[in-house]
Amino acid sequence: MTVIATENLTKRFPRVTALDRLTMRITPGVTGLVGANGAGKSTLIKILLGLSPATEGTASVLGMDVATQGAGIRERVGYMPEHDCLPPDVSATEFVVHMARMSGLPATAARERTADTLRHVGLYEERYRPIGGYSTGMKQRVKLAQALVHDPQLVFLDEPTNGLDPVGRDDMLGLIRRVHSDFGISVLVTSHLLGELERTCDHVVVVDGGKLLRSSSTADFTQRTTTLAVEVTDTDAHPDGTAALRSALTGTGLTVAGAGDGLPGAGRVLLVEAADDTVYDTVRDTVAGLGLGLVRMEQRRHRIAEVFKTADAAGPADAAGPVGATGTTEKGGSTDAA
Ligand SMILES: Nc1ncnc2c1ncn2[C@@H]1O[C@H](COP(=O)(O)OP(=O)(O)OP(=O)(O)O)[C@@H](O)[C@H]1O
Repeated sequence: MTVIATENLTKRFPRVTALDRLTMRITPGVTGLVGANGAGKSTLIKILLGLSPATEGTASVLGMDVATQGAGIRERVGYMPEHDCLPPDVSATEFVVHMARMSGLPATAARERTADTLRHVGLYEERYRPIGGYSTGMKQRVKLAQALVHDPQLVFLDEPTNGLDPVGRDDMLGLIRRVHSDFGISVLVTSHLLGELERTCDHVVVVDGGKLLRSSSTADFTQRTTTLAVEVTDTDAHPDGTAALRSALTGTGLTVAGAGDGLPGAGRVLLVEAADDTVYDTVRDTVAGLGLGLVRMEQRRHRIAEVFKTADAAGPADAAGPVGATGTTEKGGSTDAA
């Protein structure tokens, strides 16, 4: 069964192509849509909701055409927008009841569903207080609740972990999983953090500059993407230990790249593709053979920009080629080592 399908979906704004011939198919479950800021995630969601017309191409959601059946789609799909859009002066209960009524629920059902949904997302007594006094985590929960209150078949969650601290983020990711496991609702969740989507999603779709880089099951994604970050010392015999190791490892047939992420010392880090466990031994033996000191050897989480670079090098957007990443980056932030 297909939940979302797009075919050559394109959206051009006067100065930028936000989506560029995107073709993909999403099945039931929790699907992550990952891409750097500006990759086209929010634009895609707006088209899928029938709120913004595509320039070219077609898309369907739950079998309905986005161009002609937008209202039908919005009846059966919940949407949690990225930005803070909550009225500060009303309580979570008042707001979510209002949203439930807007979705067509009768007054009593709207109140009952609101109570159940707010409890499900972890808001209890505070649901009677004005939203303006809520923490970011509580506001995100209200936004999630209003997306779920009309019992949709599918929800679009746009950057639901934005602004949350690590604990809040984990809680939100747990909630998202339960939306599917407890209620059978399919989820399309966007993030610029590949790592968190890997943990939460059955399937991950990667977009960059409006193009599809990769669409595959999470297991498949992570299996192919283990990379070792290796750093060594220099010696008298090898004044540039990094270069010596790189050439020796390449000589053994391994794929090696420089980290090149602009961080201090990053030029000394080599990224070695680790297709299987023997690569650890090869690296260790090669370092020892050259007489270099091993500063570190660790599974590496990449900046998402590196994912895109590797994927670009691998070929066409829908190629099943390697996307060299296991990890995550903060918004505009630094490399996150595993
Ligand atoms: N209404 C618009 N008019 C002109 N350009 C737009 C419009 N909406 C989006 N864009 C541009 O389209 C591109 C994709 O934006 P989009 O918001 O879809 O990205 P995103 O992946 O959701 O990123 P973010 O997480 O930062 O919102 C960006 O270059 C953005 O500036």
